[in-house]
Amino acid sequence: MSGSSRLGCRAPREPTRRARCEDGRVITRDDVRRAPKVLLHDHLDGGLRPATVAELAAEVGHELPATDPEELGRWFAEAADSGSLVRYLETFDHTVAVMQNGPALARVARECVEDLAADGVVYAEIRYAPEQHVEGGMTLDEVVAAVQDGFEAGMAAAGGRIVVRQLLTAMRHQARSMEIAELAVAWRDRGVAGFDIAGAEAGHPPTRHLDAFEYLQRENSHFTIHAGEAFGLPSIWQAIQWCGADRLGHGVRIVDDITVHDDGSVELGRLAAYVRDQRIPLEMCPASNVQTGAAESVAEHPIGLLTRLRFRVTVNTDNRLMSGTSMTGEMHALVEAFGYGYDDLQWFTINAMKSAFLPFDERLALIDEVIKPGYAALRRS
Ligand SMILES: O=c1[nH]cnc2c1ncn2[C@H]1C[C@H](O)[C@@H](CO)O1
Ligand SMILES: [Zn+2]
Repeated sequence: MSGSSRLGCRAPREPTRRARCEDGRVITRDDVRRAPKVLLHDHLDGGLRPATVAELAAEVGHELPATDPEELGRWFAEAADSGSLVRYLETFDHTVAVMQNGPALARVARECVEDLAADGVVYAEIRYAPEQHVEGGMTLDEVVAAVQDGFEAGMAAAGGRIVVRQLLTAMRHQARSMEIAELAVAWRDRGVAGFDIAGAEAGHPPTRHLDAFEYLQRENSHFTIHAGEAFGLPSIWQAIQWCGADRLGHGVRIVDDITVHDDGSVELGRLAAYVRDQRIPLEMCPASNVQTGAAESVAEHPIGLLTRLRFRVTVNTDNRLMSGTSMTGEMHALVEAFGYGYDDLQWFTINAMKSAFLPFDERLALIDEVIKPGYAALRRS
């Protein structure tokens, strides 16, 4: 099409504004840390503290590429920075290897909550694949129970400053999705808020797991699907129109269905229009996308365009260890790249809270009693 560009996975650079709050003060990283934040897409096995990986590895005799925590943290970030999702995923061999017994899982889960609370996260849904944690002899039920124990200990220690729920993931190249979906339903009133599929996307379409998604729909249950990260529109289309996903994990490649004309006007294809019209939440993870090659840089990440077009954009970490990131880091990077202010950060946060797999009244209470007053206090400070 002459005079216009179909976007592919790179969106045109959005005009940059200076990162200032409404009164003209520059928003600092510490301001972002103090802002209430909501996290919908974060992997338990992608967020361990490097020191914990080293200690747990020593306990079970697992060999690591480095034992010094700082060096190990650098190793994860560098190894994950490969430009390929498949190679990015190889780094999880080391974290999954040290999460094969109840105390280790509970410790990792508790530390996850502590780290998120310290970062100003007020609500989080944390996902992991129970089927990857049974090599030490635990049952799937015992795995979920150990993680729940850790989450509850972390929430108690944080004195009510954070609410955390589990999402149970099935690996898309394996064949246990129905079992994991049943596990999610069995635990729905005990800390599990929903279901997901993850793993290498190309060659593993979500429709392989249709029976699990149809079961969850019959059970009035919630699920998200990793789609539109390493593979494009067909994956997103299947996730929504065949599988009935409530949200899209990443969904960044929806820009393949958006055309920006030279005069600045924008045209949405039918799928992109559907996603926006239906307010389907996009769990965007900029740092992770830059590492796996789904975006060139944060400044060129399609989140800028999708935000301007008012898709239901949410900001997430994906894997804090592999990406050396945090919710504060992600949001501050967006502030710097796009000049976002408190209004934008609050918008991302309320988008995420509206999209959470938590009952409506609990979502509303967090928006009205925590998020809005938290941003109001920051604006006054
Ligand atoms: O961004 C991702 N895309 C697909 N799969 C992922 C991503 N991040 C982590 N995973 C995989 C590796 C983990 O072992 C698994 C469960 O958390 O999910
Ligand atoms: Zn993910």
